[in-house]
Amino acid sequence: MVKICCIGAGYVGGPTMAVIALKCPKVEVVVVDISVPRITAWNSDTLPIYEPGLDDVVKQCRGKNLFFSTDVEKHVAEADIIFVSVNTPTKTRGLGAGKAADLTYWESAARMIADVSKSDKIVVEKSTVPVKTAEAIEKILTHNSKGINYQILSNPEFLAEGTAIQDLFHPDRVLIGGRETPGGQKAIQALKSVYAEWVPEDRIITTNLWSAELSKLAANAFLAQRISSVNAMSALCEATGADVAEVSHAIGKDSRIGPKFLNASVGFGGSCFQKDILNLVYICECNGLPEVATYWKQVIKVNDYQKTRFVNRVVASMFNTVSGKKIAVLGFAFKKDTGDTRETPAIDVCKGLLGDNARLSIYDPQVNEDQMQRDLTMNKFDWDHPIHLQPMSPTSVKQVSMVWDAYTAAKDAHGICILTEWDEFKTLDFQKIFDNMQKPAFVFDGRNIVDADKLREIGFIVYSIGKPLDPWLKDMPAVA
Ligand SMILES: NC(=O)c1ccc[n+]([C@@H]2O[C@H](COP(=O)([O-])OP(=O)(O)OC[C@H]3O[C@@H](n4cnc5c(N)ncnc54)[C@H](O)[C@@H]3O)[C@@H](O)[C@H]2O)c1
Ligand SMILES: O=c1ccn([C@@H]2O[C@H](COP(=O)(O)OP(=O)(O)O[C@H]3O[C@H](CO)[C@@H](O)[C@H](O)[C@H]3O)[C@@H](O)[C@H]2O)c(=O)[nH]1
Repeated sequence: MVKICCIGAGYVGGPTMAVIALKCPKVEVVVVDISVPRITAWNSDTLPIYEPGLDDVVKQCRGKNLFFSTDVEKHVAEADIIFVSVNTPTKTRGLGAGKAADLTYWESAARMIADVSKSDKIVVEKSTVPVKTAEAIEKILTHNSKGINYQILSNPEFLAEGTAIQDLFHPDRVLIGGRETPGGQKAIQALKSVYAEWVPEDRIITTNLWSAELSKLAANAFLAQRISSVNAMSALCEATGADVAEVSHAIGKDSRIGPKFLNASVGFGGSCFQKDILNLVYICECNGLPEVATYWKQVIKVNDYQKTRFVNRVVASMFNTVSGKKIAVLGFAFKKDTGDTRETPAIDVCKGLLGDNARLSIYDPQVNEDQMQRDLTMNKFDWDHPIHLQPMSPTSVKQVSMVWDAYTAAKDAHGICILTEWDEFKTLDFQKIFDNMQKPAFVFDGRNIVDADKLREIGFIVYSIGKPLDPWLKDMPAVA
């Protein structure tokens, strides 16, 4: 029986391994982690992450051919194939701080593999890593290899949160990079045969190591660039009276452009886009390509601009101050169908409003108060370290309260900011909400999910990203 061990039981390690176990009943899969609470949760009825369909997959395999354990060394030693899916945060200090990937966790995993291995291993990079990481890992593993043969493969993950299980069941492609040696090609075939249990052959792409590593960074950069492009257009739409949804529809009909990933928003969030682009920028700089670095940096700058623009709109519309005013924040997760708040635009928007002394009442169906408070007090990039190594919040933000429904959040509020596109926000009783708010009552829709015309009929002043401006907003220009 082939034995797979995955180091890192997070958003990637957990769901990917659960799907491999489900689709390959003859393979034994053990997911290991240094975080005891995480592993305890994976072994309980309340999994550590919320992901539609995940519970069902885990329940079908756990205890049969899928196991979660903190006994990292034992399972690594026994495995034939080791996936490494640990954190690769942005460095916060030292060389490359604020840009380069921090490979501390990757390196410690590699050193541990080298220490405990007694048989040949295929080591798979599942984490997103800088180009040429495989070379560094190879050096660590082979430095004192005791005659053990290691083959390193790059097999980046392309799942998106909220749709992870569907993405894993039906991937657009699986990418496997390896050495162009007979040993490297054999390892590629071994991993390919695992995926081939459910992924059509023509969707499994094999490349050299560096192409696979770079393709992951490139894919995220292209995706994020689309969002920054449409968000940049949204600012121009507001200035000219064009409607960004109509523009997206019109350009998306061009088959060369395509309709996906053209939704204007308050900004992209999530643990990957910003981190991976910063990493790409750093790699470009290190390779003497400052123009290329500047090009990609702009994607992040526009994203930051979009969040600031949103905050300025809120404050400017409400007579240039939100001091002491209650603002309801609907949605805190970085997108719907996940409880993940890593780099969510809600953090910057809330901080911006708090900077103008607002009182915030936040509701998100999947995020608890402790998480929100941590996010609003944590330093940038600290969130991307294993949970037990993150600093505790010394204080909580007093002007923030968390409630468990949208109606309570909006009661007596002056304005509502919609920051995540949860389906339940589309069907709220806005008449009831309006009746219980201060007047004039504002809705700032950062996801373009409400029917602005209907809300205006009720009496709201509505701001929708990239849509023709309400006359009220035209008279209140948002100047920073
Ligand atoms: N989240 C996504 O949607 C996504 C998608 C594709 C790729 N990625 C990449 O995958 C990697 C992991 O991301 P994630 O979202 O799963 O992170 P995560 O924080 O959810 O999980 C990482 C896990 O690794 C564990 N860990 C760290 N060092 C360890 C060690 N030495 N030994 C054992 N366990 C260790 C941590 O405790 C944590 O549970 C990152 O490189 C990320 O960029 C993430
Ligand atoms: O048209 C769009 C599409 C997305 N977003 C936002 O962009 C962010 C990222 O969304 P999405 O890409 O769907 O989720 P992630 O889970 O971050 O997935 C991305 O990052 C992963 C980690 O690397 C990759 O594996 C995935 O392929 C890639 O889509 C979220 O805040 C979305 O709200 C928009 O604002 N407009």
